[in-house]
Amino acid sequence: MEKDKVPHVVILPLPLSGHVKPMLTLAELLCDAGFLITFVNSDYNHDRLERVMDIPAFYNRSPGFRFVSISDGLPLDEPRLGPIIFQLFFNTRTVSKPLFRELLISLRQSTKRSPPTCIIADGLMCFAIDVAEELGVPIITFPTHGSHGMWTIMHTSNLIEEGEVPFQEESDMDKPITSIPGMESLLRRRDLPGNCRLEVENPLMEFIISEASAMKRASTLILNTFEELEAPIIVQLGSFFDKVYTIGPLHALLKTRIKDSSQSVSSCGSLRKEDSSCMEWLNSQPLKSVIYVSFGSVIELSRDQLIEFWHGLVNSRKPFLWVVTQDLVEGNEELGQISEELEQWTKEKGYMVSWAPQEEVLAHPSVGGFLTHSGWNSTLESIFEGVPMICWPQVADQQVNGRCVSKLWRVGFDMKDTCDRFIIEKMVRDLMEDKREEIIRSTNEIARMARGSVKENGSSHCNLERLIEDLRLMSLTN
Ligand SMILES: O=c1ccn([C@@H]2O[C@H](COP(=O)(O)OP(=O)(O)O[C@H]3O[C@H](CO)[C@@H](O)[C@H](O)[C@H]3O)[C@@H](O)[C@H]2O)c(=O)[nH]1
Ligand SMILES: C[C@H]1CC[C@@H]2C(C(=O)O)=CO[C@@H](O)[C@@H]21
Repeated sequence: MEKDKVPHVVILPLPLSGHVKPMLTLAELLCDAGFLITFVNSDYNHDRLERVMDIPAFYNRSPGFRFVSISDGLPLDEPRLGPIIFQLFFNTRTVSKPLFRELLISLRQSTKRSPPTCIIADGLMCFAIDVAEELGVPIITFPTHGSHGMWTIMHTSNLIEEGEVPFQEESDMDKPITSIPGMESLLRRRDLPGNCRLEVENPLMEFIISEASAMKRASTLILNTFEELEAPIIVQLGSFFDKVYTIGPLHALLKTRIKDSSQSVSSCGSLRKEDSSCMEWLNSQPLKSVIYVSFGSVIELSRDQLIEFWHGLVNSRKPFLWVVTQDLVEGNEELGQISEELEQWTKEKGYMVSWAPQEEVLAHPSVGGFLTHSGWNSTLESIFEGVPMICWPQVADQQVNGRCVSKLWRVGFDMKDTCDRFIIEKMVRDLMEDKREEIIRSTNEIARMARGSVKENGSSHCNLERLIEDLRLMSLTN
């Protein structure tokens, strides 16, 4: 293809690792198809990426790929955790938007690489649609949530109009939610996205509502899911977009294309250094005996919550592998005195790491269950590996994901809104043995469908081929 007709895709994630990782995976898939890629990180995340990967070596392997970074408006030395994340959301519009516009203009004027032929922007970075419309560059929106989570978030204003939101948290949290088309018999109040528990006037509520509305101005939608898992809601989403590409689980689709995942940049997509020593510990554990515990990259626990989880895990008498990030306890509160029982059992039957190679952990035969916060990437990864889950959702789409896992797909149990050592112990025992029978059949069946979707002629495999072809055609006409 002539040099000036090589597709050049600019990819813009919300600057949080749970969004960066799937978008980095898509970037690698498109680069593997011969496209030029400009991946737009925040300065903060680019700094973290440089600490965990050899970018020049990656450029040698993938000469069409370039990282650029722009400010997210926050000091570089402040961890993106807790309330500061909300400020980051608002900064994307005031600080990042003009910088992104300047970047696009400079990319168009560059003599080194052909001009951008398409933008793929996070569903929560819709300012990019304004820039794309102004500069006349086609744009695709890619919300990194699942379809049920996205569809619910897109109905936040409808929930308010219908009087289903707001509600008092001490109200009847099991009251059914009936105003979301296609999900009328699925959700209760407690299953709505965490943002629905905020007062309507909360700036984050306004942000989510306006982003969800702006997304519809993009003509094309990409989703990190597979048709067999969410077909009815994918059809509902399709009513707002000319084209929908379901190409997930992206992490698995990449592995079918780039055999040596250690060479892939998305293996560094969570922007933290992994401690792989846990893999050797897993090798010493019996088949399906270990409960893996991780709460993703943005959730913080209070000290009391961490202690409750710790007692519940120890009292379950199941071996556990627990990701205890250095910033897991809110405010970095000291744990103080830990009981002898917790210490002893953890020494004998537990293993803690600051960050795990999660995709490998979930694929390990000794892992029998996953206690998760129900972030979408973790949910997809667990579904793909056929590992049943205990869901402890906290914010955003996590509540919806936990409800789908337990009620719709029956691949786990939902523990939302509780944090009690006795309930934790019971749910771990239920998942690992007492009630395993009732969920393992559906877990295995959905895992089979997930694997089928990324294989040759699978739905996600074919949709990616279609996306690549459409992007090539787009580059010829722009
Ligand atoms: O020790 C660990 C823990 C996690 N991970 C990886 O980190 C990612 C975490 O992503 P996710 O499970 O989606 O959690 P968050 O980082 O919290 O994700 C944010 O972004 C997601 C996608 O938009 C949303 O669904 C979540 O609600 C939001 O919190 C996954 O790919 C994991 O494989 C590791 O590699 N090692
Ligand atoms: C607390 C915020 C961290 C990220 C979450 C999010 C997402 O999609 O990742 C959206 O809304 C926020 O409430 C969450």
